[in-house]
This record gives sequence, C-alpha cells and structure tokens, in this order.
Amino acid sequence: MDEAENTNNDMSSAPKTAATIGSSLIPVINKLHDILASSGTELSDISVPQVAVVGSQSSGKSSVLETLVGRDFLPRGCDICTRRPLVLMLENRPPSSDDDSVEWGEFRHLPGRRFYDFSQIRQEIQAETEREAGCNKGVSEKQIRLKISSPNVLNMTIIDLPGITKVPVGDQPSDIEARIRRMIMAHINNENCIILAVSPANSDLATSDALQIAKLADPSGSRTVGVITKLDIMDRGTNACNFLLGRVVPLKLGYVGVVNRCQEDIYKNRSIQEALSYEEQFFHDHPVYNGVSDRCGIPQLAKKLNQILEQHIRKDLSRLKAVLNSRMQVAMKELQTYGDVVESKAEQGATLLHILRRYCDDFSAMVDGKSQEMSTKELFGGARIRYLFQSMFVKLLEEVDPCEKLGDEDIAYALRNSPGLRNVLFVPEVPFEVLVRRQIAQLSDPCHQCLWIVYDELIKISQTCEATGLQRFPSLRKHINEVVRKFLDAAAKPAETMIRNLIEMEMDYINSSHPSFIGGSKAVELAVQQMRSSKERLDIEKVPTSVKGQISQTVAARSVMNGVSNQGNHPQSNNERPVLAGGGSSSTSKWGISSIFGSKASSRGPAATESPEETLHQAEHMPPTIQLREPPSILRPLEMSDNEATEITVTKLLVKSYFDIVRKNIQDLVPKAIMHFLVSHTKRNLHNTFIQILYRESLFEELLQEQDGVVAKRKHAKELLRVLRQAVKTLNEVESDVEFQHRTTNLGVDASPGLPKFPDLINRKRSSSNMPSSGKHRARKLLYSEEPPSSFSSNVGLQY
Ligand SMILES: Nc1nc2c(ncn2[C@@H]2O[C@H](COP(=O)(O)OP(=O)(O)OP(=O)(O)O)[C@@H](O)[C@H]2O)c(=O)[nH]1
Repeated sequence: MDEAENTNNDMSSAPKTAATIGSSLIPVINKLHDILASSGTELSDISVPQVAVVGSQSSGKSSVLETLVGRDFLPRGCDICTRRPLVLMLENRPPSSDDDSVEWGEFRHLPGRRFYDFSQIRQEIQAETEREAGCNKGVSEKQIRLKISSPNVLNMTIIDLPGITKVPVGDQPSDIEARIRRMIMAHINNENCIILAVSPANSDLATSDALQIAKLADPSGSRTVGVITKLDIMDRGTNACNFLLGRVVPLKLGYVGVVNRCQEDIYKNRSIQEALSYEEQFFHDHPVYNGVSDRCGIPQLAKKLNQILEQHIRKDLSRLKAVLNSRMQVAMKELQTYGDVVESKAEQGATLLHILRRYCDDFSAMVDGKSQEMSTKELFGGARIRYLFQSMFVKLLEEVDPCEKLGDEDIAYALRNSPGLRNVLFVPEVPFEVLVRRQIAQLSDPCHQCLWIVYDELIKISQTCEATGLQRFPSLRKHINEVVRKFLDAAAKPAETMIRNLIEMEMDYINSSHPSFIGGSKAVELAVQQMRSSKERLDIEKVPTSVKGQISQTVAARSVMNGVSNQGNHPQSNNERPVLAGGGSSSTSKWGISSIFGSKASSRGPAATESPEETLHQAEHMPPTIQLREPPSILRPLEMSDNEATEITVTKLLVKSYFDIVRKNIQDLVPKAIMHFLVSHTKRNLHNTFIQILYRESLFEELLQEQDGVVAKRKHAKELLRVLRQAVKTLNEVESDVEFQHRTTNLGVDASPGLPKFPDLINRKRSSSNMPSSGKHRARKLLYSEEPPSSFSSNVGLQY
C-alpha cells in the first residue's frame, strides 16, 4: 500500500455521516461567506462558521496553511509576514475531464481574475498588504479574501491572522501587541469560530501565546484545536507527546503535531510534496510519535478540521437560516419604501395617482382613528380633535361666567340708562338684552380659536401622512403640503363665517320665549325671595345699621349669582364715597330709575353733584338770583336703593338663564360647523383637489423627481436582498442535501460523495475514481440544482 492509499484509508475511516454531510456543507458555508462578503460590511455581523489560525509571530501559521492547500502561495519568513487577516476559502472542485488538474486562486479585490501561478498569488498578497498596511511592518485589520479552487483541497474557510508580537519594529505603533491581540480577539470571540492555536514546539508550550489567547475566547476549550509545529527542531531528548495527548493543556478537540518546511527548505525551493513526504517519514521513524500517529501530520489535521467544521455547521444551520430570513424581511421592507423606478408617462401617472390616493386614505384613516401607524403613547389624529372639542372647548365654555365683567354697578348703570327719559314700570327688558348680547359676544373668541386649533391639527395630520413612496419625492411632498394648506385655508373661511353667523344669530334675536328661559316673573319672584332671606341673615348677625343696607344689597345680589359680581372692579365701597368725575359731589338721592318695585324711586331728578357741606356753603353765599347750575360732564349717582339691588339681581338671573341656553347652542353647533366645513370637507374633497391641481402630465417630471440618494439606496437594497435571497436559497439546498443524505443513509444506500482526496497532496496523483460517483452526482445535483460549480464566480454566483 503506498502512502497515498494509506492516507486515503485514514480518511475513509472517518464517520460516514459526518464525512458525507461535511463535504457538501462546507462548500455551502464557503459560498455563504462569499455571498455575505459581497454585501460589503452590511452583513458582516452575521456569523458564519469559520476557522481562524492564531499564534505568536513565526510560529508556523502560514506554513500550516500552505501545506493544507498544498501550494506555495503565502509570504513566509523569520520576520513578520502576515500583516492583514487573510480569509482563505478552500473549495474542493470535483475533477472533470477538461480541467481537473487546474488550480487557481481568485481575490475578492480583483474579481474575475484567476491566478494560476501561485507565486503571483503570493506577490499579490504582499502588494495588497502593503497597499493597506504600508511597506514597513505595519498591520491592518482589513481582510484580504482569497479563494483557492482545486480538486486537491478540503473544503473549508480559514483565516490567517497576524502573529502575536511583543516588541514594535519598523512602522509598528508602540501598542502593536495590544492591537494585534484586539484584532485576533475580534475574530475568535465569535462562537462560530473554530480556533486553530499554533504553538512552536521549540519554545515553552506551557506559556504558548496561542493557547493563552485561545483560552480567553474559548475558556472551556470546546472549539480550540491545538497545532504544534516545529516538532523536528525540538531539543534533543525532549518530545511533545504529553502535549499531543492533552496532558499539559487539555483541549476537548485535541492536538495535532506537524512538521513544516524550515527556512532553508524554502530557500532551496523544496516542494510541499517533498515536505509532506518528509513529515510522513519523520513521524514514521520517530519512536515516540509513531504511537500517536492519529495526532500527527498535516493530513490528520486537515481531516480533523474538516470534521469539526462540518459538525459545527450542522449545529448552526437553523440559527443561521432564521437570521438570514429575518434580515431578508427587513431588506424587503426597506426596498419597498424606495418604490419602483418610474420612467414612462403612464407609469408616472399611475404612481402619482396611487400616491395621492394613499395619501388621502391615510389622512382619513388618521382622522377616523383607523391608521396602522396609530400611536400607543399619546392621543393622535382624530382623537386629538375630539379631545379638543369635548375636553377643552366645551369645558372652557362651561367655565365662562355668564356675568363675566358684569359688576353690579355695570348693571345698575345699564338699568338707569335704559329708560332714557321715561320712567320704568316693569322689569327692564332692554338692559337685559344689551347685557346678554354683550356676554354672548364674548363667546366668539374661543369659538374661532377652536377652529384654528383644529386647522393646525389637520396640518399636523397631513404632515404625518407618509403614503408609500412619498418620502422619495420631495417635490411632490412640497406640492402636496402647499395644496393641503391652501385647501384648508379655503375650507376654514366658510367655517369661520358659520361661527360668526352663529354668534350673531344668537345676538340678533334674544328669544325670551325660549322654553328653558327663566322669564321675568319667575326671576323677580326668585330675586325677592333671595333678597329677603339675605336681609334676615344680616339682621340676625346684628350688623350695624349704617352699613347693613349697603351690605345687604350687595350680598343679596352676590348670593343670587354665587359671587359673580366683580366688586373688585368698582372702587365704591362703604368707605369710598361716590366718585365724582368732572368735579361733581355725591348725592343720596336716586336718579332716573323706577320699576314696579320702585314706587318710591326718587323723582327729584338728577342728583346734586355737590357735597352737603358744599351745598350749605353755597347756600350761605347764594347768588341773588335762582340759578340752575350745569350738571357735571360725568354723572354717577352712587347710592343703590333696595329696589335697584333687586333689579340687579333680577337682571343677573335673566342674563345667566339666557346665557346658559346660548352656551349650550354654541357648544353643540360650533364643533358641528368645524367638522362639516373643515374636517369632513377635507376628507371628502381633498383627493379631487389633488387631482385638479397636481395630476397634470406637464408636472409629472417635476413632481416625481426622486430625492438625492434614493436611486443609490434602492440599488443597494436590491443588491442586499439579492445576496440574502441567494444565501437563504443556499441554506435551503443544504437542508435538502442533509435530508437526502439522511434518507439514503437510513435506506443503506451509499450516497456519500466522500471526502476530497487530500492525501493526493503527497503525490499529486489525481484520479476521479476516488470520488464515489453516483452518490456524489446525486448529492451535487441537489446541492447545485442550477449549475455545477465550474468556476469561482459562477460557483458563488457573485457579481463582482
Ligand atoms: N524547522 C521548521 N521550521 C518551520 C516549521 N514551521 C515553520 N517553520 C519556519 O518558521 C518560520 C516562520 O514560519 P511562518 O509560517 O512564516 O510563520 P507565521 O506564524 O505564519 O509567521 P507570521 O505570519 O509572520 O506571524 C519560517 O521560516 C518557516 O520556514 C516547522 O515545522 N519546522
């Protein structure tokens, strides 16, 4: 049995299910890596199973990777070589008659260019490293992505990370160690990352940087594989057997010892094939390692890694699928907001009509409380208007004092002025009407304020309306806003007129026959009763007679109106005697008012305006002839008789009763007017107005001018969605494949495509017969239902 066959047997001894599944799963995960990477940083947070190689500088990481690939293509040396993370996607391409011997690499930053010469791949890695990290040993965390397609590699994705270093050299910053450690941790902290911890056997393994940093990210050691390099140059008399057996630093996934090419081999261009043969011989000849051959050599490492990775992927599949599906939903929603590209006039017209219709529907839905966007945190849309009507407007009117700004004195003068020259025999109607009109007029302001607040609310609602796609047409949004404002301005006018009319109607005709109106006789009866009872109360309290009259009048009037009179506005109090504007004096006589209660009302005529003292003094200096002096320019008789006080009370009762009727009418009719002329009118007619003003072919171009950046965002969202769809499809295919494998395994059919021929690395002997063809063909057919992976680009379906 030759070496190749020997190793082939090793491979086929791997558990069948794992090998079967892994060989189809890993390319899919590789494909997924590529798909997600093609979206830039957008999907970089979706973690996909991968392997990362960590270790101190020059520990042999790149050498291990190279041997796994079987080709020289990585910068290697005693100095720092790996200065940027290198994501290496190894893809086993099944050999075919025409190109089975061809292997190539392809960089993500050079899409479509295949590198058949692997020394050129090394040069490109060096050049690309220098482009980002400079020429003098600097490091950068920006990845280089390289795909190797070959019939001779195992499927897996491995990331080669810069080695841990202690002392800064060249252009390296002083905190180089911390930086590199951070970069490594960023990769290996991911639970989906298998850590390949590479430690050189010629230094103290117990203090290995690789094992130490791996332990930080994976304390249980459940996803760390230990690799011990340079077993060939250990101190004579020592060996790494205890490490390989996990007796020093235990790792659940175990260790593999390897022997790579030394620097001299590299200088002498010793091939990897030769190196693998040498390694094979080394372990075979070594008395200690011979007993642990399953833990020695690159082929064992490749097999181990492949199996671990595929098991890991299997466990992670459902989570990954769920993440991709939810991201796809988000991307679809985002794409929807950008809408479709509209170019022809017909499409533009249809889009415009659709947006205007949706806008009006949204507007109505917000007013009617049927909006999908309804807030659960605060009152919104129509509910705000209802709150305004019911809890603010109606309540405000309810609180209006019917005798607001209507003091006893105001009423008294109204009563005194209203008969003019005549004497009054009955309860004066004219002053009541004058006063009640004055009070009704005060309702006008809150009614108009209510209208304008509703107007503002409608503007707010209109601004909240974001019909699908509207946000990408700023010009249309602007025009819609203008039309809405003009529409509401126009609608507010008849509403305003209606409110004015309502108030004027109430003022123009005082319906004293209204069934709810208290009426004159009832008011008089009530007033007399109240006056009497308040007088009695004052007598009991033995209030000094001198003030009793005045107090009783005022108190009576006040008690009837529940304190409505505004005494504070009137300077006349017990201590303040009459104000004699124009230099007149006070008078105790009544002036000009009589009523059915007032039979004793003074008939003396206008009160003398001088004080008694002044009158006496003047009498002493009486002019020789009798002379009627001119009255002062302002006459204000001040004393209030009992009758007057009663009349004031009666008038207040009448005003209050009638004002209550008007208030109810206004509370009811003003919201109705606002609803009719403004709110409902908008709901009914805004759409027609939009059509009349905006739906014009000549305006299409301008209105549907897309916002800057929307075109780019749509393109980006489309690409993202395409990538996600592809990723989900890929995973669906995996599921079918796993199911297929499961079914065929249960039926006892060997559907295994088998593990790729890694051992072929040793003698580069390629034979497609090593791939169980029928099962492989079936599985592949399922996996690549559209097209076999004949090339890197078509395989991953990327559009570079
Ligand atoms: N003798 C011997 N030399 C080895 C072995 N593995 C690696 N080397 C040598 O060690 C040096 C460093 O190897 P690299 O593979 O470049 O190490 P690295 O860890 O990738 O280095 P950086 O990427 O710079 O951190 C090279 O000269 C290799 O030839 C081994 O198993 N035996």
